[in-house]
Amino acid sequence: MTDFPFDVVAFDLDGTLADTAPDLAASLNHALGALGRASIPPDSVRHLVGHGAKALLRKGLAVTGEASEELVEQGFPIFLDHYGANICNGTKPYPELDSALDVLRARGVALAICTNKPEKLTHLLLEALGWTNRFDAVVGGDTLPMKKPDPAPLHEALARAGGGRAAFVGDSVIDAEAARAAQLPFVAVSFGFSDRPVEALGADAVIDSYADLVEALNLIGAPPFGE
Ligand SMILES: O=C(O)COP(=O)(O)O
Ligand SMILES: [Mg+2]
Repeated sequence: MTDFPFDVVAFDLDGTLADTAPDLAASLNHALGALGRASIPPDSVRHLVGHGAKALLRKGLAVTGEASEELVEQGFPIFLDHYGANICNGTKPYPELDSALDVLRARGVALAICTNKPEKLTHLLLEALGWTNRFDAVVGGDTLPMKKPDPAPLHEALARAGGGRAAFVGDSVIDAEAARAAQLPFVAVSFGFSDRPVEALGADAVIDSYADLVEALNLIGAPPFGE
């Protein structure tokens, strides 16, 4: 037990810990180009992210024409190869994140990642960002048979990080639904990839900066969640 209201905090990755959109957009457009499709503006790509890498390609194909499963299967290895080789060219952690994680860590809080990004690519990105040892547990979109918004990956990430009183931080309706299904307090970041106002996600708190995360967790950790 710590004097902080949570023992473990789990984070979504894309649009929550890091702005991965520039590199996801470059790789999606590379795969679309290989399939003879037009490019999608990077700013539009951020709204297509969240249901995993294959869903991103499927949505990219749908935006630029027909999206048959045959084309998805054809383009998927092209996307994965390009993204694996270019995973951190333009990707940046969000401001103030490192100090917020340091504060949580100093309070004895375990840190977990629950993302729909494939697990192998997640580890590759964490390594490129110098975060290999930053998190106690990492669960990707293919770690279990099911992805968010199913609550199972979230439960798995929390259990791997030691369990206890938990909260989830994310940027999308998928994260909000996973948190709700897992009956966890949810903090929404306003600077992520959501295509709808984050105020509509039903979060327990919305933060505009990681400088506000610790205070937000302290507030929502008060009873009834803190009891
Ligand atoms: O859709 C993805 O590939 C990952 O998205 P997430 O990190 O926001 O879960
Ligand atoms: Mg996200």
